[in-house]
Amino acid sequence: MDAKTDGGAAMPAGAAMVTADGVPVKMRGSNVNVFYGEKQALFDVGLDVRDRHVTALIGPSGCGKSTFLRCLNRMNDTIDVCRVTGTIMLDRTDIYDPSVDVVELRARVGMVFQKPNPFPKSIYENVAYGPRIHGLTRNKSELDDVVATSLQKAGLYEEVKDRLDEPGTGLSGGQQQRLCIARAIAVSPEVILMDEPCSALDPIATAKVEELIDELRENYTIVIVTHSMQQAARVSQRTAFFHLGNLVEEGETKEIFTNPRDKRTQDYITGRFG
Ligand SMILES: Nc1ncnc2c1ncn2[C@@H]1O[C@H](COP(=O)(O)OP(=O)(O)OP(=O)(O)O)[C@@H](O)[C@H]1O
Repeated sequence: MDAKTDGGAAMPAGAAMVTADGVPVKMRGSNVNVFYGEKQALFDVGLDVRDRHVTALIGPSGCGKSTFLRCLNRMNDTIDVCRVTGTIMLDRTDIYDPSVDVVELRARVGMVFQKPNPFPKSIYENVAYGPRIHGLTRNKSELDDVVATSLQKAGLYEEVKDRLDEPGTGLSGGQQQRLCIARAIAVSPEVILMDEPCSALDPIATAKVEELIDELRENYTIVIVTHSMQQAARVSQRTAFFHLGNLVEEGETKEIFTNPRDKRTQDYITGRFG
């Protein structure tokens, strides 16, 4: 790691994680290296993800933002050539420990992708699917409640309440993305990872999703990859700047955009590259 960040050494099992200034940490990556075959994509990354904050990962194309995001719920496991070393903690759990159930992990650390990807099923079924397979509800009326609450939290309920049986794929792009957020919320995650969630959306739909992210922060820890520095500035409290597989610096979003410590960050935010 070539940055001074709060990402410190791996914690002994059982200790609650906090930053140097005492802020609760939900996830901590320490000495994270990622390889795709022979090619190394991340170098010794250490990053603290603060509890109930929005952390934005920014940097030029190919710098490793999505790779790091995918480490946080082991989505990289699905890529055959990908190998991860180092430690990633979620509260008191090392998520790469062989005893960890990856399905359960991904319920705790949900994900929303770049392109809205509802299942080819009804709006209701899109949201009900997760709670059903995880056995989170005991009967139909509880499931109905979870579906309605999740759609409400995703700011979509009023728009779809009269057509829950219609296909999710029939919604507009922005509505589909909020449906995917509702689907993620339905299994009561603690962390939501978002990989450029607005890149396929128009400005109005983007504004709605950004507002939603701000509301969700009250109850969830959010990590968002974005190409838009304006978006990072609007939605996040913390920003991490990546360059060529290194985490260059991480800090308060305002500080990163107005007073970066590293010349590479300065060059990026002033549009000199990327
Ligand atoms: N599945 C893969 N197989 C091989 N190499 C990969 C794979 N995914 C990513 N890489 C490589 O790892 C590096 C980091 O890619 P990553 O997608 O994490 O960057 P990024 O910062 O998210 O880029 P972008 O902003 O363009 O999405 C790049 O060099 C990329 O080519």
